[in-house]
This record gives sequence, C-alpha cells and structure tokens, in this order.
Amino acid sequence: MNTAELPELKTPNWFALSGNLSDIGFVAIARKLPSLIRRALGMAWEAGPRDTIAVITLNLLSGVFTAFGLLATTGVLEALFSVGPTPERIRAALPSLILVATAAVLRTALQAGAGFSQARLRPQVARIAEERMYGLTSQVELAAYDDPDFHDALQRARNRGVDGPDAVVDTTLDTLTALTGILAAGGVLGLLHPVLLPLLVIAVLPDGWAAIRSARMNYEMSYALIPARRRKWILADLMARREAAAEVRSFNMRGFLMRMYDTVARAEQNVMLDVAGRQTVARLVGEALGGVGTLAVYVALGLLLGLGIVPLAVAGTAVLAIRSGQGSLQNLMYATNRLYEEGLYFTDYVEFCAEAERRLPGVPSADTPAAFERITVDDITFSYPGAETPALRGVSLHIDKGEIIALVGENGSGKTTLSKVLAGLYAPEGGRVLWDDRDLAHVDTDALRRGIAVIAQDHTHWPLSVRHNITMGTDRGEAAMLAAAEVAGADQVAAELPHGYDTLLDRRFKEGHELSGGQWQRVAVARGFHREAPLLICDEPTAALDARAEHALFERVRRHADGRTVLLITHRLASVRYADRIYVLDRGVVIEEGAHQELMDKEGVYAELYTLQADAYS
Ligand SMILES: Nc1ncnc2c1ncn2[C@@H]1O[C@H](COP(=O)(O)OP(=O)(O)OP(=O)(O)O)[C@@H](O)[C@H]1O
Repeated sequence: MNTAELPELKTPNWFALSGNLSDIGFVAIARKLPSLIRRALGMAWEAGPRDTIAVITLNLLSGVFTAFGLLATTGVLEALFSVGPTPERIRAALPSLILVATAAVLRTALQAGAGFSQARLRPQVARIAEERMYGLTSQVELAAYDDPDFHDALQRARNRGVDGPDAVVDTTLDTLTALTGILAAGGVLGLLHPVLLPLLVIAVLPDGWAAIRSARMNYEMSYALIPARRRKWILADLMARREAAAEVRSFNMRGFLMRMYDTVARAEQNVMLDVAGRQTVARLVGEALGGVGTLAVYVALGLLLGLGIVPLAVAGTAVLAIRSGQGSLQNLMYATNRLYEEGLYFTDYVEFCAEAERRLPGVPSADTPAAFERITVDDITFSYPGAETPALRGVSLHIDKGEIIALVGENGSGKTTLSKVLAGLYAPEGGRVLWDDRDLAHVDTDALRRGIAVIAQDHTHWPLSVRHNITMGTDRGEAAMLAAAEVAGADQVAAELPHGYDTLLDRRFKEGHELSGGQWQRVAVARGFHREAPLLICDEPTAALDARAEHALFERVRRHADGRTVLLITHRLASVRYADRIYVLDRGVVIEEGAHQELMDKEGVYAELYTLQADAYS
C-alpha cells in the first residue's frame, strides 16, 4: 500500500516525531502540574465539594496516626529489649502496644473513609468532564469539523483525555495519601537518625525514574500514533458499519479495505512492540539500581547499630519506618508517575477545551434580527480550512422578503457553501451578509439560526422517532407537526409504519425501522417546514423524491412556502423557472443573474444547461 494514500505512515519513527514535542518533557509537565492539579481539584470541588473536603481531611488525619503508631512502636521495642523477666517486659510494653493497635485501627478506618470519598468523586468528575467536552463539540463553529488538526485534537481528547480530569483528581489524591505516609515515616526516621532519610530516597528514586520514562514513552507513542489510529478506526468503521455494508460487498471492497487496514495496523503494532522493548529495559535498569539503593540503606543501618550510634530498639523501629516509608515512597513514585502520565492526557483535554472555546462563535455585539426586508450578500469570500482555492470568491446577491431565489450551477460550484454561509453555519472570511442593515458577523448565530429553516442536501438520518425527526426537540404542538408532515408527504411515510409517528428510525434497535432514501428526504423536508422561520433554504430537496412528491413540494414552494422567503438550490432547472431571480455560480463566482427569461435570452451557461435538460424530455 503506498504511503501517498496513507500519509500518516510517512513518519519513519514514532520517537522521531515525538522528539519534536518538547512541551511534553518531564520538566515541562512538572511545571504545568501545579496548574493542572489546581484545575482538576477545581473540577473535583465543582463535582462534589463535600467528598473533596472529606478525602483531603481524612488522608491528612490518617498520616498523623501513621506517625503516631510508628513512634509508639519505639516504646514497645524499648520495653521488650529492656532487661528483666519476660512477663515483666511484656507488661511494660502493653500500654505502648495498645497505642500502636489503636493508631492502626484509626488509620485503617480513616483510610477506608478517604478511599470511599475518593471513589465517589471519580464518577462525578468524569460526568462533568464529559458534559463539558460534548457541550463544546456541539457548539464550536462548523468549520472546525473541516479541519484535520481539530479532528486530531478531538480524537486525543476523546481517546484518553476525557478520562484525564478524574484520573488526575484520583492520582493527586493518591499522591497526597502517599505524601502523608512519607511525611509520617520520614519524620519518625529523621528523629531516629538524619542519615537514614537520604538513603531511603536513594533506594526508591531509580524505580521512579523508570516509571516516569515508561509513562512518557506511552504518551509519546499514543500522540504519534493518533493520525494512524484515526485512519484505522475509520477503516474499521467502514468494514463494520451498516451504511457501508452493501457497497463493501457490491464493489468487492473487502480485500482492498483489509489490505489498507493491515498496513496501518502493522505499522501501529511495530511501534508498540518497539515501545514494549524500551520500557522493559528502562524498568530493569530502574529495579537493579533500586536494589543497590535498598542494600545501601540496610548496610548503613547495620553500621549505625554496630558503631553503637543507635540502640537496638531504635534500629528496630527504623527498620519498620524504612519499610513503611519505602512503601509510601513507592506509592508516591507510582502516584506521581501516574499523575505525570494522566497529566499529559489531561493536558490534551484542557488544550482541546481551550481550542474549542477559541472556536466558539463570538460574543454578539448587536441584537439578532428576527426578520428581514432584504438579505444582502456583499462581496463574500470563503475558503475551507487547508483548501488551496476559495470555495466562494467575491459573491454578491440579494434576497427580498417573500422572494423565491434559486442558486444553480455545476457540481462543486459553491452553491451549498453559499447556502451554509447564508444559514449562519460558516462565517465568511471577507465581505458581509446583512439582514437589512444588520451585519450577521456581530449577531448571536444561535438565535439567528432559529429564524432559518434548512432542508439540507446531506440531511442526517436521526436515530429517533419520526416525530422527533420532524420536530427536532421543539414542541409546537401536534397540529404543526402534522401540517409539516403533510406538505412533505411524510404523513404517508408515517401511516405505513407500525407505530406511526412514534416509530423509531434505527435498525440497530429492536422495533427500529429503516426508511427508503426518498422517505428519509420527505422527513427532512417536513423538518424544514416545521420550523417557524422566515427564511427557508432548500438544498436539493427533491433529489430522492418521486415525481408526485417532487411536484407537490415545488407547488408548495411556488406558493411561497406558506409565506416564507425561499432560497432554492436544485439541478432540476424546470423547477427554477418560476423563481424571482436565479443566480448561476461557477467555481465560486456568480457568473449570471436574472429571471428565467432574461437568462434564456442571454444564451449563457444557464440557457445551455436548461436547454440540455429540456432536450432530454423532448
Ligand atoms: N467540507 C468541505 N471541506 C473542504 N472543501 C469542501 C467542503 N465542502 C465542499 N468543499 C469544496 O468546496 C467547493 C464547493 O462545494 P459545494 O458543496 O459548495 O458545491 P455545490 O455547488 O453545492 O456542489 P453540488 O452541486 O455537487 O452539490 C468544491 O470544490 C468542494 O470540493
């Protein structure tokens, strides 16, 4: 499979690509961590303030009891190692022993409480994170979805990033737990003899280094593999998706798709195998050095004991404190390592949200008009992200209230793009769209779109009931829904379904039904008519309709679609004859305009296309 078709496989080595990612280095992330932690804890606070307070307080208290228990151990050992008969020594040790046991019980109870609150926080933070992300994805400007960089960022955020906030909260709290354990053990150890402390750190650092290295490799790998994985998922989707199933078979696409899938999957697999090897080496080196460190700690302790610097009871407590401290340090390493890794993914989430927020429609500075006397398109230019040539160049036109305006032109001439600019879905790069004297660049696009009904060429087959496919979550009453269905002939569609308007249109569910292309289009037309909007944009509304339904729809449009202003895009030129004005587009430019007869008299592109179609019927 050649790499021109799969450009994401061109990167020779994943680490060559990830080498460029200087902003994910340990120091860079360590610098970002405090703000990431602050953000994550902010989300935790928003999700469950009581649980957040509980988990922090209980953890701190449990640290206090850990230290208390360790110190009480010295009392037990001192009593046990003192001279005298054994029952006497045991009796002397009893009060300290009771203290140790009480501290242990309290610590366990506190930790269980902290664990419970932490477990409660996780789903609450996850819900907030997901809702925030999908709240943004459904609000960003439409052009973002034409930008591959946005898709990569979205993929990263959806892939692991969305789990980032609760994982960061979780690991922050784990870090806190481990830190309190270390402070307790370290404090006790420091009291026993200061030299034991640095030795303890040396024993655990190599492990931590290995873990951090391995986490970074994981992240770099998944970062570098995102475009290839996206390609793989798209291919997998084509091979497993209902919509593509028929064409995969009728065009015998299986071999072709499988070959492409295999090429991408093997490249991904090789990268993962390489990473697994590197991670094992890092881990082995870390563990070997860690072993040497632990040995050094015990040798030092033996020396201190041998030289009589510390008594036996203190050395005994030191061993316990070292083991407890080592356990906590290892937990700390594990937690900070996870924090570092999750911090990387959380960065993806945070950056995606920031990017999405940047792409939100601007804050309106003018009131949104509810109606218009004239819509003016003034010299607009528009390019899709990454496109070399603009899809619209210097387009100007006007639409007066109550008119029927037609856009015609060959495939790819820019009709749909222009209609999307008029629908407030794309913002033009240059020029203006005005509703009377109000520039739409400064109004609330959400509110504006409520005044525009669109029957889209690429309408969505919503996996909802017929009713919801028409009403789209609005409630204008049954009569309005039935009237819209009737205009589009969707009433006949519903009549044939087992549950009428309440039939679910999704075969993936039990009791779900599928419609034919034309039946779907009738539903989409009904959707457009149901919206109470002064402007109706119909983009190829009849391509899939049968002759009778098409005739009925155009009759309705001809009678001004119940008082609306209509922008009609169609290749059926017989239906645009009665339009008040026709604009002919060619490669993003308006090349002709006028009423049908004027354009026929001009004998230009419109006349040529019209005659071609008319001839086909004569
Ligand atoms: N989402 C997109 N991203 C990038 N380029 C696009 C996108 N949609 C359309 N284009 C390009 O913009 C140009 C105009 O497309 P548009 O869909 O507006 O044409 P059209 O006149 O409606 O065509 P048709 O008659 O086939 O529906 C085409 O060159 C097309 O390749």
